[in-house]
Formats: sequence, C-alpha cells, structure tokens
Amino acid sequence: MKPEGDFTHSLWEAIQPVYNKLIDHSFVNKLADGTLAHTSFAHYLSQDVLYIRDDAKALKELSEKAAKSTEKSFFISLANDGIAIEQELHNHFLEHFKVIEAKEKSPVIKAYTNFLLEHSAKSSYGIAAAALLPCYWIYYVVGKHIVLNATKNNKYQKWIDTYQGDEFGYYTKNFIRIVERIAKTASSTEKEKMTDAFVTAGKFELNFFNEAIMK
Ligand SMILES: Cc1ncc(CO)c(N)n1
Repeated sequence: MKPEGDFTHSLWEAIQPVYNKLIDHSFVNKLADGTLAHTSFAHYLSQDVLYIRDDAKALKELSEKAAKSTEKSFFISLANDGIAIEQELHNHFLEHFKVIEAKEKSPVIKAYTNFLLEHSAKSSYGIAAAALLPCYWIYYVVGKHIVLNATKNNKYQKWIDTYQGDEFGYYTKNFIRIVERIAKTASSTEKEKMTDAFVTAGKFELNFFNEAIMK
C-alpha cells in the first residue's frame, strides 16, 4: 500500500524499523508457512476479539471529531462494516479452532487499547487518526507480504485472505488519504505528534506478536 503524499510517505519512513521487525517476526513467518503453534494463535485470537471491540469504539469517537461529512461517514462505516469483516474472521477461527475469547485483556492489549481510546477521547482529530491508522496499514501490508510467502493449504489462510483482501485494502487506502489530507493544514508540531502516535501504535503491534509467540 503506497503513501498518498508527502506526509504519509514520511509516516511510512518513520515506521520502517518497526515494519522490518514485523515482517521478520517469527509470528509472521510461522503464520506464512502454517507452522505457528495453536497456543500462539489462540492467544492472539482470543485477545484480538477484545482489541477489535475497542478499536470500533475508538473509530466511532474519531468519527465524531471529523468536520467533513465524507470523513465522518467513512469512519462510521469502518467502525461498523470494516470491523464486521474482522469479526467474521474471528468467528470462523473461534469455531474451527475451538478458541474462547479472553476473559480479560493481556498486558499488551490493555496498553494498546488504552492508548487508542485515550487518543480518540482526548487528542485532536489528526493525532487520533494517526494513532488508529497503523492497525490497518500494517495489517494490510503484512497480509500482502505473507501471501507472497505462504504455503498452500495453510490453516491460517482465512486470516491471510482477509487482511490482504480488497475490502481491507479499500479501507486502508482511504484511511491513508484522510490522514494525508489532515496533514496538509496541520502545524509542524501537530505533524510531529501525529508521527509519534503512528510509530507508537506500530510498536504495540510488534509487542502483540512478541506476546503471542511466547505462548
Ligand atoms: C492488534 C491488531 N492490530 C490490527 C488489526 C487489524 O485491524 C487487528 N485485528 N489487531
């Protein structure tokens, strides 16, 4: 997924060290070759169910900050239809892998969702949007990376198909466009804060894979 202009290009540059660690991560490599331990995936999934609910909440709060009606409706649609794509994926694995959702959040998911909800509640529209974007951008590109390296008859195929799919790509592209548009009128201090929030979210993604692979 390409940046949509100078600012999102700079965001992608800023996150390169994190992105390189993500695509080199054993969670990602093992998901691609189908050898990821059931316990690791089950931990990941049971936590991601909780994560997604808070992400939807944060997106709804973000939609309330949007001044442009097209952006407001984009974030409402992402919070509903976009999240539904992932909930369908979760339900598939919960059923087929006989996983139950977690009763409480793990340390990383708690920290990550607190971070997203804090930003969506208290930060400016631009900073909150930048904090929420990596979740989409990273998963889409990680999905595209995995599909190039994936083995056939992979038991995690539905995960791969979902994240590298056109629907998820559509939401990711439009989210990047919105962040680019916001940056056009943002001050340099604001843009620095947007970059910080973006990179921090990327680090949480990495921490989550670290946590899952240890299970
Ligand atoms: C932790 C995490 N990040 C991103 C996504 C993709 O929305 C997800 N499902 N879970």
